[in-house]
Amino acid sequence: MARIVPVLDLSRLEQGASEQRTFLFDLRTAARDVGFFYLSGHGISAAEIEEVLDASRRFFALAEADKLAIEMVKSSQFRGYTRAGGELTKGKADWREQLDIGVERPPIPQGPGVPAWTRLQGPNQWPASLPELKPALLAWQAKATAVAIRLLKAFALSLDQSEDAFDPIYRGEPNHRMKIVRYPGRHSTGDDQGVGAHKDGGFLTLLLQDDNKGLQVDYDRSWVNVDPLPGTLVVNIGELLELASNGYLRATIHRVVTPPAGAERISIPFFFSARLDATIPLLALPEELATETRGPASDPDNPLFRDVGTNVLKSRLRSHPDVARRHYSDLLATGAAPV
Ligand SMILES: O=C(O)CCC(=O)C(=O)O
Ligand SMILES: [Fe+2]
Repeated sequence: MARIVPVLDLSRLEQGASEQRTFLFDLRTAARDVGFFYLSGHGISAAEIEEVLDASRRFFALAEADKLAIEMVKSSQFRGYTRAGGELTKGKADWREQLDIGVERPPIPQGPGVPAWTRLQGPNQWPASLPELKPALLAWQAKATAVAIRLLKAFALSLDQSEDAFDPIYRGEPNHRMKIVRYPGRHSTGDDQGVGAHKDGGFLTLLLQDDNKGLQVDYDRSWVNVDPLPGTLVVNIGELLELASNGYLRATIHRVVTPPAGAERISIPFFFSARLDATIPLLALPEELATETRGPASDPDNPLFRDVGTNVLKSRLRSHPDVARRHYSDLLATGAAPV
């Protein structure tokens, strides 16, 4: 039986016109059918992969006090450490500890008429006792950004758009976010929800997983395992790309099941998104694709906005109520928060 989640080799893009054409077809098919695929041929070496996984393991091995010194609740930009059980998906605790890192930029001065999402821009929090973590994660950000941009150009071509159709939404100030995540084994959690069922909010997610299982995607209403394949990244479509393609491409629901007792799992999701000041365009698809669009799957509990900053702020406030209470109580009190 063919794999449900296929493996695509990005280097086929550079192997001549005919290979490129079949690659784009395979890419579009995978992103439309299951919304998840493994990516090989991305140019990131096994040594670079090991290096960022190692740095992440060293972070989680730090004393709890060192990690709590950079707790996310101290950051109005939702950056920093969250202990296991501290993040919610659909109101229920996720059993994973994680460090959230965004783009390193200065905060935007606040004042009347400045939109609330501008508060999301600002610095990261880095652990004082592990100085090598910052260069390791910033290097990973740069590599993942380059792969994500190559993929986005390929997606544009595969939808019969010009290769730079998506440039305006990331050019100059690409916006992305990453996490390093550790899922503890079952004996130390209260539940088997590593992370609850959800869709990703950005354009594309590039996920690096270590060699422990746990990731599952919803395919035809059953859970399909996306077990680790060494050397690959797992790519999935986010809600913004689903929105731009009017539902032609699928932002698939996925979750992580807690590893068995005694095991732990490390993963590094990289969420490539759009500039916070961007508005998501609706692509004009050629007739044969347009007739196959499904419209973005709308969740009445979670309306999607074409304004990127508003979308991002909404999902951050939902996921991290402690940060919302500490730093955004003015918005929550006036009902101005888009939650
Ligand atoms: O850890 C993983 O494998 C996936 C994590 C995930 O889906 C997320 O953080 O959005
Ligand atoms: Fe996800």
